[in-house]
Amino acid sequence: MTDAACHRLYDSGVSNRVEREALTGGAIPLAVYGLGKMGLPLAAVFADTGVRVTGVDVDPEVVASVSAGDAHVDEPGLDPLVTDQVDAGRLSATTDGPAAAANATVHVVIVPTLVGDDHEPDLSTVEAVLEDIAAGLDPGDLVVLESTVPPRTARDVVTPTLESATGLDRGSFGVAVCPERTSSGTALRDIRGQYPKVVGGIDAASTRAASTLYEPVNAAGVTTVADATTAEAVKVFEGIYRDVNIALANELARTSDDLEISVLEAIETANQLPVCDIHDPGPGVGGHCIPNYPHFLMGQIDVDTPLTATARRVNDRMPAVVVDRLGRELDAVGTDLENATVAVLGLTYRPGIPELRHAPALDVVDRLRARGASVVATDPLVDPDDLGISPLPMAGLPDADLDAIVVVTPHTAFRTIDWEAVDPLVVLDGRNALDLEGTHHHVLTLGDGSREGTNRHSLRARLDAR
Ligand SMILES: NC(=O)C1=CN([C@@H]2O[C@H](COP(=O)(O)OP(=O)(O)OC[C@H]3O[C@@H](n4cnc5c(N)ncnc54)[C@H](O)[C@@H]3O)[C@@H](O)[C@H]2O)C=CC1
Ligand SMILES: CC(=O)N[C@@H]1[C@@H](OP(=O)(O)OP(=O)(O)OC[C@H]2O[C@@H](n3ccc(=O)[nH]c3=O)[C@H](O)[C@@H]2O)O[C@H](C(=O)O)[C@@H](O)[C@@H]1O
Repeated sequence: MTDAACHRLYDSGVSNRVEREALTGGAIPLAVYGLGKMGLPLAAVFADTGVRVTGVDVDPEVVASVSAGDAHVDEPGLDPLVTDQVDAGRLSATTDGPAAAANATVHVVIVPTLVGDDHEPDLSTVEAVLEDIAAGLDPGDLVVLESTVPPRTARDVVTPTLESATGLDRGSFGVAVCPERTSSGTALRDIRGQYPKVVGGIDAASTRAASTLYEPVNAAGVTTVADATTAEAVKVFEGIYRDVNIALANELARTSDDLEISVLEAIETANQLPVCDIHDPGPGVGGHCIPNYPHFLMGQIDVDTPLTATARRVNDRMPAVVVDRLGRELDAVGTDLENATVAVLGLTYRPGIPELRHAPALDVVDRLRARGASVVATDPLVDPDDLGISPLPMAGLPDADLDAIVVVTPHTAFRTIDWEAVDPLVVLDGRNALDLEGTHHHVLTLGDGSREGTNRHSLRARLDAR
């Protein structure tokens, strides 16, 4: 192949420099399957480096909005980037996966990978995309998996599926795993190089091709690992580390009453050592990532994983821990949870992100109701009414007839609440996020060492003052 004819990355036969120039000059067409929270930022960033990108999504509204130059995902900096790239003709969108596959020589898969009710990984969206890709896969094409998947998916699912659907042999096309290491709210920054891009292929040529693909995108560089399974494991391990670490923090927080110390203070002080990085206790672990990723390992291999499994159970128990604690504290001030009206502050799984998947607040609401409490809720990003929960606007807090408030997700908007204007209440600040020092409320947080019936104040101010 001559340099001028470089239209692919896998086994192109030309130098890395020529491949890169062809890629960023728009000569190597790329399809991104899945234009969601991570897929759209990724597609836009690729286009911004000069790559010609077709985004594929099954949702016609998503495709219509991207085609009009609008970002349907609320991510800092994304909307103008999408507008610019669509205007420049580098980014387009379609619902026609097979047609996009036929035109592309690099295929990037970034659709959701979920876990079913039986805790089994559900790869059906990835498999649906593979069907589209197979319809247009040619020798020399490269398939990149950005979706988080159980280790061995590229080797044992993606490659054989493409082989049998196309009749092509392994080695005539490339498959690499390049996991998305980004976070909602900082997606563009993360994709462009907050951390190195991890790349592992099913063969050396796939690893090389995927490295070339990401070098122009990621300023922090590319970390190549031994193979695709290692790359898959890196991402799953990162998630398990977080889940296990949070479970440790939650377990330690539950010891606080018995030890009669503030575990939060102890954790913060222990973390002064560089070898110690205990995470924050809280009312539970939500989102579609961290609660799911452990299941990508547990039960998927012939080795038992008791620590990972226990961490999942510890974290899943936290909404019950919160409701039990609230029940005891209300008891101590002479109120039955059964007859109480409780306001839940923050429903989304983390602050600033309008996502409810596995949100611990929903479990807290269910458990409060199961104990007979009336529940109202406030969230600046979602309407509680849509979830069958009575809404309480933040401005209505002072006039509401409440017995308790549980802060599950500390949106920044809650910092503006005038707590002195709210009648004295039991406030369970599940994230130790509010500074209620000196207010007339009966304030407690997980891990604060409160004894039942005593009035403890948030440690936040003291810890922040350090
Ligand atoms: N959201 C996050 O914070 C992070 C997500 N990830 C991983 O990135 C992957 C994608 O996640 P998100 O972007 O958050 O998902 P998302 O749910 O925001 O978006 C997925 C998009 O894929 C589309 N889609 C579904 N089936 C399709 C198909 N067959 N063909 C084409 N499009 C299809 C949906 O319509 C949707 O627009 C997942 O594997 C996730 O684990 C990784 C790091 C962070
Ligand atoms: C540190 C970080 O930002 N991890 C990311 C994680 O994103 P995610 O949006 O799920 O947020 P997260 O901060 O891990 O929080 C998950 C859940 O855990 C809870 N949580 C988090 C940290 C902590 O110390 N204690 C705690 O209880 C949060 O409240 C939330 O309910 O999962 C993403 C993913 O893997 O998909 C990953 O790319 C991101 O890097």
